[in-house]
Amino acid sequence: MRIHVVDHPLVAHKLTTLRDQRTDSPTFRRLTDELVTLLAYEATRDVRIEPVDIVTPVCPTTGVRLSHPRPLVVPILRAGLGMLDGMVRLLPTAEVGFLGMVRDEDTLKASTYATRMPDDLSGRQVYVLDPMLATGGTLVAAINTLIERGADDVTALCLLAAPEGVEVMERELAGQPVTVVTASIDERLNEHGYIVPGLGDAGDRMYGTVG
Ligand SMILES: O=P(O)(O)OC[C@H]1O[C@H](OP(=O)(O)OP(=O)(O)O)[C@H](O)[C@@H]1O
Ligand SMILES: O=c1cc[nH]c(=O)[nH]1
Ligand SMILES: [Mg+2]
Repeated sequence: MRIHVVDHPLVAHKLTTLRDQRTDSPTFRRLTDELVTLLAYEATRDVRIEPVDIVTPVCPTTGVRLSHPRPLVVPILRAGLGMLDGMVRLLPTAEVGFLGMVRDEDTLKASTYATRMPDDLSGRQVYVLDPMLATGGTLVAAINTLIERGADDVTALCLLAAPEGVEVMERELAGQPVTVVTASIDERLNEHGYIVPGLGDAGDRMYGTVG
């Protein structure tokens, strides 16, 4: 597993506003969308392409296009849904699958309540969207599901990661073709499994609900 922290002043600026408790839900959703496009620029650096012949107004030339099989984008509900539009705007030919997962706030164990994606992911590049990598339980379970289905290249886009979660991912997914792209590795997890300084509960802040 590889981890890539996107170190860019615009990312840091937007992330700071996202963290601020005064930021309302509409602004939180817009900033999430903007941050995804910046993270996606790094996350898609190795997206597979193939040559294509075209003709410009001046002459024939050879360019590239996204190759087949098409990439699969998988947002992890709920909070990951807020990252979907920004991602498919950059990868318009991608297919979209869904994983609904929730973390028990007492045990911090993740469980899956919905799965909707192709059974066979052989040879597919998959982009998983989840803003928060906290204990890592959610992302490890999600990525194992994708690898069991044959995905051979998985990139997770997270807005924030905790060092504890990164360590779990590195241990549980050692030797697997997995990359994590994040805007920040924060300080730590608190006793409730929340990222510190973090931004609170991403799903609640995005959708204005609690629980
Ligand atoms: O790394 P972990 O410790 O597993 O925690 C991270 C998960 O927790 C949050 O989801 P939550 O369970 O709150 O669901 P939600 O998106 O519906 O709010 C977050 O969006 C991640 O999916
Ligand atoms: O800090 C955290 C940890 C898990 N899930 C969140 O939404 N925020
Ligand atoms: Mg939540």
